[in-house]
Amino acid sequence: MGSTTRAVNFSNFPRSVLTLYHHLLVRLQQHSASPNRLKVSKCRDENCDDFLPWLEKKAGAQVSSVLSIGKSDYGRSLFACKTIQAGDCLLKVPFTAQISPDNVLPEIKPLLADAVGTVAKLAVVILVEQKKGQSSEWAPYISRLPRHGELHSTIFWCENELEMIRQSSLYQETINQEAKIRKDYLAIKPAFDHFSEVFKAVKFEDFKHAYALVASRAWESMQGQSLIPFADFSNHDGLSESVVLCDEKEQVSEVIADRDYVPGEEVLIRYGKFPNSMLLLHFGFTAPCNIYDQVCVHVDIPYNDNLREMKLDLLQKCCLPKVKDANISSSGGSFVIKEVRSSRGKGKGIPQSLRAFSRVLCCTSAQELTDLAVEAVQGDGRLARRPLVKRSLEIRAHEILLSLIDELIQKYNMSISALHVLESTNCRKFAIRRQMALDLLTGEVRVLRSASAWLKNYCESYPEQAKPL
Ligand SMILES: C[S@@+](CC[C@H](N)C(=O)[O-])C[C@H]1O[C@@H](n2cnc3c(N)ncnc32)[C@H](O)[C@@H]1O
Repeated sequence: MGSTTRAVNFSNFPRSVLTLYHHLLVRLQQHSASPNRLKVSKCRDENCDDFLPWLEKKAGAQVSSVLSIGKSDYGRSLFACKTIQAGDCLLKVPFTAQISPDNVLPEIKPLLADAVGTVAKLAVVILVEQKKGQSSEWAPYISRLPRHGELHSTIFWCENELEMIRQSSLYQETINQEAKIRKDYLAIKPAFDHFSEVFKAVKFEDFKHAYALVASRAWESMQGQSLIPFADFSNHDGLSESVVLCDEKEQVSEVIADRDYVPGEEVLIRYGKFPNSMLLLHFGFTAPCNIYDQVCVHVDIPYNDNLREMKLDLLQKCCLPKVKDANISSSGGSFVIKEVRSSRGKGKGIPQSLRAFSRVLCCTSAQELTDLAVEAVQGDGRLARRPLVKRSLEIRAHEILLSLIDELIQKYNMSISALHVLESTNCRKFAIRRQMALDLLTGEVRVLRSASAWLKNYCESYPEQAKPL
């Protein structure tokens, strides 16, 4: 999760504006939320009554005077136990009461290869503390973490479940993530074997679970990533302006309220501006109507194109340094499309690099490609950023994109229909995952439809005589 160094000061915001803004967003969200998403909450979890006193003792400081731990349909959650106003500090956890990669046992540290990342190191800490059981100094925290079978990240989905999201790039990302975790496990295994008395039979599945716990509840910190007890009981709302802030000077992580709360209300924060694919992979949930949804599309240059090598060569040379939202490979390019808010606007959401790619793709002669290369050199070095001089070619370039996207929409629609008719079983886990797959695919197809509408409008309304640039 992203953590921001302290920059936002909500106490400077006029409260009425923040509150009004939030109420409007909440209304919009509630309007679009399905009835089965309505929250069932219990704002005090008796099993956690000892948690905050324990943490405050460990921290040697007050962590929160306005929040309590309770249960919502998102699992454990934080609730207002007093009236809170926008700008108030919700919680403050000193770095000393957080778990960072520095907490890896000194005898294990030298055995961890340099390539082992911070998430994997934190997973090792969790495994060690779990093995210690009640004698762990972190026992009250470790014992409250979700158990095996309670996480829904797609890395835990079986083949049949993964099949539901085959249409999305998340399918491949899940396979890649699983491979990454396995690589980390193999890199750490010598340490597990060396300390076999501590890590009695840590299997890959145990490591994967610990890894997923960290991925779903660690924030970026000075030491790479840290687990922040108590703060990590807060659930996500993509529209919230409250984020975990990192105050280096005071050596604390803190969260400031972005709006007013009455006692009993669930307090939600924003983990980041994440699309459902990322929420599902790293956190194991989806947000219906997620405004950050995006789709990764891959465009190939056909093998039977005589100019294929020249086009790829040109794209690779002129797209460097790497542009955000695009990746040119030896077979074509991958691009991230976001929702295009207006079909008549500037097309924000469709990366310029994708439009440039399709302009190169539709060139029909070596001369046209050379002209584009010369234009790039004379400009800022980037290729095909301006409309092609030949109107028919410019429209063709966008029609190619339009047909690619329309084809994708059809495939998404088929996958969504298949999900709707999937036999409902009594298995709760499967029902949850099917709903997540639906949220993912419907969000991605919404993005594609918005791009399609924009491209259609662009092609239809492209002027006969393009204005000279
Ligand atoms: C940082 S933890 C938050 C505390 C967590 N609910 C618990 O029981 O410990 C993140 C996890 O909470 C759940 N969660 C957070 N926000 C959610 C949301 N908006 N919808 C559904 N689940 C959510 C997911 O299981 C996620 O992996």
